[in-house]
Amino acid sequence: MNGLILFVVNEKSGNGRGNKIRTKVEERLRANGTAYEMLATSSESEAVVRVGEILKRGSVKAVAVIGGDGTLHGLLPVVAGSGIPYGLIPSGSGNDTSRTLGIPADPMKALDIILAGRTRAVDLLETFTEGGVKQRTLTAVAVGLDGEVAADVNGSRYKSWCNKLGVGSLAYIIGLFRALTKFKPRSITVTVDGVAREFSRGWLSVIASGPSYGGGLRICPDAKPDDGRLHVCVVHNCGVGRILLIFPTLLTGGHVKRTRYVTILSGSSATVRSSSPMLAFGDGEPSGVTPITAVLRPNQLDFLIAVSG
Ligand SMILES: Nc1ncnc2c1ncn2[C@@H]1O[C@H](COP(=O)(O)OP(=O)(O)OP(=O)(O)O)[C@@H](O)[C@H]1O
Repeated sequence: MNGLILFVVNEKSGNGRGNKIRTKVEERLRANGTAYEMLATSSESEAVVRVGEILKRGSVKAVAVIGGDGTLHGLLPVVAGSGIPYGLIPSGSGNDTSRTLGIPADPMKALDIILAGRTRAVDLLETFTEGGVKQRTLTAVAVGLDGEVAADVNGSRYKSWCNKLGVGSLAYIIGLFRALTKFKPRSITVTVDGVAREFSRGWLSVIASGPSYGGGLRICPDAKPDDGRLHVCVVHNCGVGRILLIFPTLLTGGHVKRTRYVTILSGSSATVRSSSPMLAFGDGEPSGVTPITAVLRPNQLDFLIAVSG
């Protein structure tokens, strides 16, 4: 296919890792004689405007992000549904998209995947909050305790330190402990495909397209990013001690067996309501507060993946 590959670099992602990776990527692209354009952006809004302008020229055959889940998320309004393949060289802290789609952490291997040009159509979640605010999410929308965790982690100093030490996922564990000191469980109603379920002490409700969120937690272990369904994990009816016991089991997906406290649902749309507003974060970025509705939109994105991915 003719055309150039547009690389969008979030220089902030992974605490500056994005910028270092960019240099290596450019060296390889020049050596290969690949047609490309490199766009470094300092904010999501800047990226949306500039990528939108470049795509209008019609010469772009793929958009590749050097960043994390938040950077991918930010460009969904311009890339999703455009038919232009979307690629990733992971340089974030959580990197749940790369984990789900089997994109290697090694930037040069991830670049090989982009250059090979093979795609897999993946689903997206479209969320709506009060006032009709619409957003697209690739991995998961976290509501409740884990929304508080995302809010605490984003922009925190400990996230920078964890990234510097190469343990970006640790930031989410620190965030959990901090959020547990503040968050109070509350009554929530989760409606999937029109069937409502009430939970008296609701801690969190994650609406996921793929299995992984929060830096590698296997929240909905049976979810596949292209299965045409959304998956919901609700943690409820327990105290802080039980939450701490359940948390490590999220790493393997073993929490789904604790059916007294963990309910897994799936369908094509889900609404979370709560007795008082709870924060929602999609792909680790703010998505508003409850009530929030997510609708699964199948095959919205052609993602550049490994041949066996
Ligand atoms: N194109 C962009 N350029 C610059 N900053 C961006 C862009 N898109 C999003 N951002 C901001 O940069 C922040 C960090 O980006 P991102 O989430 O990709 O990296 P991370 O937080 O290190 O990784 P992860 O989301 O995988 O944990 C986002 O939370 C967002 O505020």
